[in-house]
Parts: sequence; structure tokens; C-alpha cells
Amino acid sequence: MGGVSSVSATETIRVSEIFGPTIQGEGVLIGQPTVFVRTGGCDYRCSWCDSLHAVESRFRDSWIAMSLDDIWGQIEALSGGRPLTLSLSGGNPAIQPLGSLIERAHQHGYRAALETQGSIARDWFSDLDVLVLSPKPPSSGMEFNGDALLDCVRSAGGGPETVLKFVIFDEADYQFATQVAQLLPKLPVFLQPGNHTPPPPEESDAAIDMSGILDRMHWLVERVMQDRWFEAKILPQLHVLLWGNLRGV
Ligand SMILES: C[S@@+](CC[C@H](N)C(=O)[O-])C[C@H]1O[C@@H](n2cnc3c(N)ncnc32)[C@H](O)[C@@H]1O
Ligand SMILES: Nc1nc2[nH]cc(C(=O)O)c2c(=O)[nH]1
Ligand code: SF4
Ligand SMILES: [Mg+2]
Repeated sequence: MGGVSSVSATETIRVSEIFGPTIQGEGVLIGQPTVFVRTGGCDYRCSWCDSLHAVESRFRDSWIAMSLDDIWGQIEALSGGRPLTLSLSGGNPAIQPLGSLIERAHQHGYRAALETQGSIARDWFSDLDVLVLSPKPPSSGMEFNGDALLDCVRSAGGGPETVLKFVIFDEADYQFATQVAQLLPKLPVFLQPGNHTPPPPEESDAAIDMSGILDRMHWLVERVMQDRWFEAKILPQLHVLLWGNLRGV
């Protein structure tokens, strides 16, 4: 036990932003009050990424290597010390050593959820309460690595509630989602329409193409019903409907 604490005390976590409390805007936890820790750095470069400020190295200078105590201090301040669900996102949060943060959250009665594309598996996934795996469809321009995704599911084991969440822009993305879902038939599936207008990251609230998002959402509902895919859930990004591309919400 002493060993684990001494290691975690010296490790730092690269953080892009910590914000909240707000509502979780996507997927299985939609609507839940949450504080976000967004880590800096990603092994992917999705063509439509809405969080480039946590991905591209030109924003590196804005990322801070923080100690566990400093991160925890901010989470407690934002949540007023009242336990809620911590949402770990990024970038790819699996790059960072988050095991000790998850442990700290649990010690204080908080829950921990993590969103990742499923490219890097960690043994601490099994300590999460919720693991959201969001494999990237063809429109992202990224190559799918099925073995890495299966490794993530294996690492999580029976620990967290593990779910799949797909961003869908078009028919090819939809077909990809159906195929990956068939690989992992036990996992709940969430589908969300893509948002085509990532803001220049320097700006906080660039206009968004709301009618495009809603058109894709309508199409997606029809498409899923046509297939009688009644296990899938279709949700918009609630925070985008409410605040557009504003950062920190
Ligand atoms: C910014 S990513 C960070 C976590 C991780 N890298 C991942 O992609 O899962 C968080 C979620 O936002 C989704 N997302 C990113 N850009 C989007 C966009 N333009 N429209 C809809 N969802 C998007 C991702 O697919 C992912 O499910
Ligand atoms: N409210 C809110 N919900 C979210 N769900 C996933 C987000 C993310 O960027 O990872 C996100 C976000 O940035 N804000
Ligand atoms: S994997 Fe996630 S954070 Fe990385 S580029 Fe894609 S959407 Fe953005
Ligand atoms: Mg987001």
C-alpha cells in the first residue's frame, strides 16, 4: 500500500482543463451532474475533433503537469466537496496515469467515468465506475484497431459499466457502428450525430451548424428504426444543443 501511495504522490497528470459542475452531455450518463478533468495529448487526430485544444501539440503550452493533490483540490472546490461523478476525458485520458485519481475519487465517495477511443488499454480501467469506449468511424480518418478495443474491454473486466458510443456522420459511419457492436454484443450502444463545426480552439463560442446536427439526428433515428436496431440508444450532445461549442461546459 505504501508503495502505491509513494508512486502516485510523485506522478503528475497532464491536464488541459478542469471544469464544472455541469451536466454530462453525452451517452450513458447524459444529464448527470459532473466535473470534467480533460487531459492533454492524444494518439489520434480525428478530422472533426471538437477538443483540439487538448489534442494538438501547438496547444501544449496550455497543458499543465499537475499533482494528484492539486487536481483533487480543484475537483473538491468545484463540487463543494459533495460527491458526484468525475468525467475523465481528453485528448486520450488513457495516456495519463489516472489510477491514483480514480482511487482518490472513490476514497471521497465520488464516482469515476472515462471516455476513450479504445486505442490504449490500462489495467486501472477495472477501477472505473463507467468506461465509455468511442471507436472512431471512417469519417474521422482514423484506422480502427479492433485488437486494441478488445484489450480495453478485457482490461476493464467486470469492474465498470462498459459501453460503446459512436459518432455518426453518414452511412459508412453507421455501418461501422453496427459492425463493431456485433464484435461486442454485450455492450450497450449509444449513437450520437456528429457536429461538423469544431470551433477554432482560440475562440470560445463559434457558431454551430445546429440544423445540420438535427438533420443528422433525424436521419439517424430513421436509419436505426429501419434496421429494427432496438438495442441502440440515439442521443444528441446535450451540451452542444445548450451551449454550442463553448469550452468549459
Ligand atoms: C473529445 S473526445 C475525448 C475522449 C476520447 N479521445 C474519445 O474520442 O473518445 C470525447 C467524445 O467527443 C466525441 N466527439 C469529438 N468530436 C465530436 C464531434 N465533432 N461531433 C460529435 N462528437 C464528437 C468523441 O467521439 C468522444 O466520444
Ligand atoms: N457537458 C459536457 N459533456 C461532455 N461529454 C463528453 C464531453 C467531452 O468533451 O469529452 C463533454 C463536454 O465537454 N461537456
Ligand atoms: S480520439 Fe478523441 S480527443 Fe483524440 S482526436 Fe479523436 S475525438 Fe479528438
Ligand atoms: Mg466534447
